[in-house]
Amino acid sequence: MKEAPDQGRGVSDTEKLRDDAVVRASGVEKTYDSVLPFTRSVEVLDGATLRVERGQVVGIMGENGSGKSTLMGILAGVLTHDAGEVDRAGSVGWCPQEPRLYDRLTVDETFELFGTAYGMTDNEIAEAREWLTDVLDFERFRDRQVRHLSGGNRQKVNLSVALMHEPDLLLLDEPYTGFDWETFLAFWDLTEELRARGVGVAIISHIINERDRFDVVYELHDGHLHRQEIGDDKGLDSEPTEDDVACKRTASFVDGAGAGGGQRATSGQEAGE
Ligand SMILES: Nc1ncnc2c1ncn2[C@@H]1O[C@H](COP(=O)(O)OP(=O)(O)OP(=O)(O)O)[C@@H](O)[C@H]1O
Repeated sequence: MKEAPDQGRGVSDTEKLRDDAVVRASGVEKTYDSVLPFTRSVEVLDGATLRVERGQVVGIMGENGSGKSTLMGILAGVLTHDAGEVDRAGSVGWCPQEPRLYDRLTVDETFELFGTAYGMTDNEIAEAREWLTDVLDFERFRDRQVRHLSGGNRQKVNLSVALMHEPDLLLLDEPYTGFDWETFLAFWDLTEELRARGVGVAIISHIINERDRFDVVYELHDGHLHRQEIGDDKGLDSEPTEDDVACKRTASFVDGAGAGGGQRATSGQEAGE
């Protein structure tokens, strides 16, 4: 596996928050207002509080429709919120649930487009492309248009463009949907590499078996986030604190929610694969 290129993206003093947090959200509220008469507005977040630190891998779990993608959009800065505060330190990478790519560009052209937008040099773009196509194993599709890739390979490109600039904070919305088993394992190796480099990573996941891979899991329920330190048995029962609300519920519903998804999923095979 190739090493991540060092782009000399040290953290300047001005980028540092008072502590090691790369994102901190406090009391975030979000309601989707109804645009049609006689339809209800949807209250999604009702005082959500969370923090992600450098070198920390944080899981965000919750039932379908509980508001995980909404929360992540707010953390990424692509969605507005109604109340509360969100502070970020440094650069952000966001991998949305649905790939937002240009269908007619090739994989190489996609790296060029996003790399240029991030302000990377040609060399930095080439290094990032070599690193990620090697680690996620899609080098042979570099000259293929995105629209001709399988869902799993499109997701590899989606993930790659979110992190090719080695952001300080990486936000991943169900990043391994459609990955085959080898790629799923490669994804976690990559995450460990990013953790070692001090990137703060937040991942929306439905896979209960992956819980132990996280440092902290936030469970979203009724608009609130419930925090659990992994490996800390007291986490489930402890009293709410100012900074976080401990998880009062058991993880049982997560057991059923989408369990197995991505565990051994197979991606669509393409001619030439
Ligand atoms: N643009 C929108 N306008 C109105 N309602 C929305 C909008 N986006 C999401 N919602 C609603 O907000 C709620 C939370 O949606 P969201 O996609 O954040 O949940 P989620 O936890 O990510 O779901 P899933 O696990 O299914 O991906 C849902 O009831 C959804 O229908």
